[in-house]
Amino acid sequence: MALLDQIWQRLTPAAIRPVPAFMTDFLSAWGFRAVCVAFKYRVFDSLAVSPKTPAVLAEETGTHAGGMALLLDALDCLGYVRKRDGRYENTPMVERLRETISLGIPYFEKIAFRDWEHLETQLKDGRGVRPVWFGGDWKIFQDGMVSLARMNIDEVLRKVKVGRSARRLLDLGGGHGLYSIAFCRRYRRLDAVVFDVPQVEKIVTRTVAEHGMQDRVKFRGGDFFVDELDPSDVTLLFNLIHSKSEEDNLEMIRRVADSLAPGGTAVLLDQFPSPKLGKVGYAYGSLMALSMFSAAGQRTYQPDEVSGWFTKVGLTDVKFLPIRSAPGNALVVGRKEG
Ligand SMILES: C[S@@+](CC[C@H](N)C(=O)[O-])C[C@H]1O[C@@H](n2cnc3c(N)ncnc32)[C@H](O)[C@@H]1O
Repeated sequence: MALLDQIWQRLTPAAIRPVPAFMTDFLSAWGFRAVCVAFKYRVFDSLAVSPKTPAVLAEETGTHAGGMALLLDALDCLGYVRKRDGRYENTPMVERLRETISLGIPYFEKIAFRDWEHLETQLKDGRGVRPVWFGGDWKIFQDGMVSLARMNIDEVLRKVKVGRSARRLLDLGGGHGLYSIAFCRRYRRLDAVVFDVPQVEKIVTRTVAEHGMQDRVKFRGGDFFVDELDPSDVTLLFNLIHSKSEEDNLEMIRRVADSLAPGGTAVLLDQFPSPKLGKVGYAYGSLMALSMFSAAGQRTYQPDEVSGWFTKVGLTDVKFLPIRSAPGNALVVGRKEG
């Protein structure tokens, strides 16, 4: 939102008319593409080492000096770099973003541009064209998930309180395993099982080893609609429901409720197309719905729909907790009577 913020701040009230509003949307697409290209050429990584002229950066990145100068000017307007005495440096915003975002850039670019190349046809057909993430795009997907997790993980840990008696965490469709690792670090008595499709095992095992958590975070491969779920005190369902139908989601949450110990907690994280999440959050939840329609023929769900599923399977104390650090995201938490 750096681009939008900047543009709206600079607009005078008289300029808030349909054409500037439309142009802001157009510019946000252009601006985002420019930012992605800068990440790909490692412009921000290079500027983090020292401020540089366009010519030096062009030589370092193997790009055209004139083109690089124009890219840097565009990034200056967008608030990502600033120019001082002919050299460019990162703004503090970029310094804070770099670690969170860099890994996920191919993912964000793919879902914004490549996946929507066929949106017209998909809208006509009424379904997504193909499962897009397997094969060559598998790593892009997993890296994107890591990037998204980094955006919200601190706030998720602050908002989800795990009881002192909890020992077992089940991370359903846990992918990279970072949430399991973070929860186990925070709660010393907790052990975790990351349950996901067998293709993910290598990534999880490597990530867990990098964090030195092999003793406490294990992987189990399978299909959570078919295989018996490990009994648990806390179950995470993070970023799962937006790629599944209402019926499948209800079935998944019912299976989770059945496998929870009495007094256990189910914690769901997803994107919601709801005004409760503010303007940017509402926009993200709604555009994410269209993205999931395009990718999987599915959508995002309203807070009440998800809370309703929790209640229907017998979970109580159901709460909707917005995640402010990652707009559009929120938790739904429910407890099994114990
Ligand atoms: C969008 S990713 C979310 C990863 C992680 N939970 C997160 O929030 O970053 C969804 C994950 O669920 C897994 N998944 C989807 N359906 C599954 C199923 N039926 N059984 C096991 N895993 C499944 C996918 O393989 C993928 O790793």
